[in-house]
Amino acid sequence: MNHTYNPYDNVLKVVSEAANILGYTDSDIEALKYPERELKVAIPVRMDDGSTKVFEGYRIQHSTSRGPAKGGIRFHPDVNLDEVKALAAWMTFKCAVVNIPYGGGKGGVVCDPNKLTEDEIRAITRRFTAAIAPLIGPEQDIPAPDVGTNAAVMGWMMDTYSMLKGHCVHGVVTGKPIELGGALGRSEATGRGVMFTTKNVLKKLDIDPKNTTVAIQGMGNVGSITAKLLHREGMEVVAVSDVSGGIYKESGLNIPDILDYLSQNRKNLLTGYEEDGMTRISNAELLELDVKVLIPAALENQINDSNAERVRADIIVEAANGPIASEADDILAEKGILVVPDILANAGGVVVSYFEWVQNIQSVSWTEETVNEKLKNIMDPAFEAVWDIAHKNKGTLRTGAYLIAVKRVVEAKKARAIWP
Ligand SMILES: NC(=O)C1=CN([C@@H]2O[C@H](COP(=O)(O)OP(=O)(O)OC[C@H]3O[C@@H](n4cnc5c(N)ncnc54)[C@H](O)[C@@H]3O)[C@@H](O)[C@H]2O)C=CC1
Ligand SMILES: O=C(O)CCC(=O)C(=O)O
Repeated sequence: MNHTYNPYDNVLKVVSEAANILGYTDSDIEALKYPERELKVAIPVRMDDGSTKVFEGYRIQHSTSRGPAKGGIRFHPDVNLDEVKALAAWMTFKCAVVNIPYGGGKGGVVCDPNKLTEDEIRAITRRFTAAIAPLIGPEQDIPAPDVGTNAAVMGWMMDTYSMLKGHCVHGVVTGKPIELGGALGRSEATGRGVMFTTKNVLKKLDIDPKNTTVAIQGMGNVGSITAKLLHREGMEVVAVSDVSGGIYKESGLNIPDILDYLSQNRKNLLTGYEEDGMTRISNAELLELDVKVLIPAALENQINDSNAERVRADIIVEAANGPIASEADDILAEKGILVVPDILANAGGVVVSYFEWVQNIQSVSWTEETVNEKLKNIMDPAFEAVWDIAHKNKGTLRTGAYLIAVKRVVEAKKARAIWP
């Protein structure tokens, strides 16, 4: 692992590169280097054993130039200020690349949900929501699920915020339970977007999905739905992993069986799963498999200067945020590995969050078919636009995505005359 990794520096580097190509001056992008608001909170919680524990939490709004801040809440032991700043900034550019009217935000609590009871998670959620309540709201900043959080957590957030306001506020969070105004299709949306993106890139390269081997790191919301949908499209998912390690089968894993197992044994992870012909591998080994498509769907900094040389996939679709450290980008490009960047590949989640918010504001509800169709109608043109601009500039798809996104954000700032 590279010890100097700072995800926020990674974001600034790629933003500066894109701004240079676009001909923007340092002043044009100076404000983008600073999150608009950073809130750090202490969350005292009575634990099940009667003790009191204080957890640390953050909500950061990187930009609200194009609309309210938007982005998930992460519950994970490694949450820290630089990580949340980076995740918030990625949201700004993600919302811009798919052109939805949001800025970027992100939040997190330093805790390990795998070691907490449901009561403890709910208590953390309620106290955290109360602590960040001055910052959030349907017109200001709209949280959603991320690593370690889910629809239930969003339901508790919505309830806590609504209690403070004295009335039901559906639009304060997205990714809620359907009963509370959650959008049909939101729980699958990020994985569905990754599936559309993977199919789009295979089509560009004239590769038949049926002859495509795939390895997926992370079997949470994003990884598991991606596995399900790519398997359904006829791709051969040969390896999957989670925090407990991975499994590999050359002829393709039985994905429906694995998903079934995980839905009943979520906390046991993949460790207890068995299938004829499979072998156990580490997460590090999964990343170095000789597959057509590698899909990191867990955390940041999984591919860096310590392992990029050994990556053998032809294509990497970044389902996680920031899985490739910037120094590894250059190594992968030299090796001829095509990388589809996170801000494009995993944007399906926030796009359907946007649909959820639109439905909440209008008090209407769309069918799942409508949601999925509208999602495709945003993801496919966004992919085409990134592909075209990257090829015109003879650059990577990451640079292409940032050329589009940075321009939209800077032009919005200029139009608002945010600086003189
Ligand atoms: N949930 C969403 O809608 C969106 C999530 N993302 C990103 O996708 C990634 C995954 O998020 P979710 O699936 O929502 O989280 P999740 O909490 O549902 O799942 C995370 C998965 O990663 C695994 N994992 C955790 N630490 C690991 C490690 N050190 N090595 C290997 N695997 C590890 C976990 O065991 C689990 O399978 C994150 O980068 C997140 O920011 C991006 C866009 C939207
Ligand atoms: O659905 C959302 O609002 C944001 C999801 C998210 O956190 C992400 O795209 O990284």
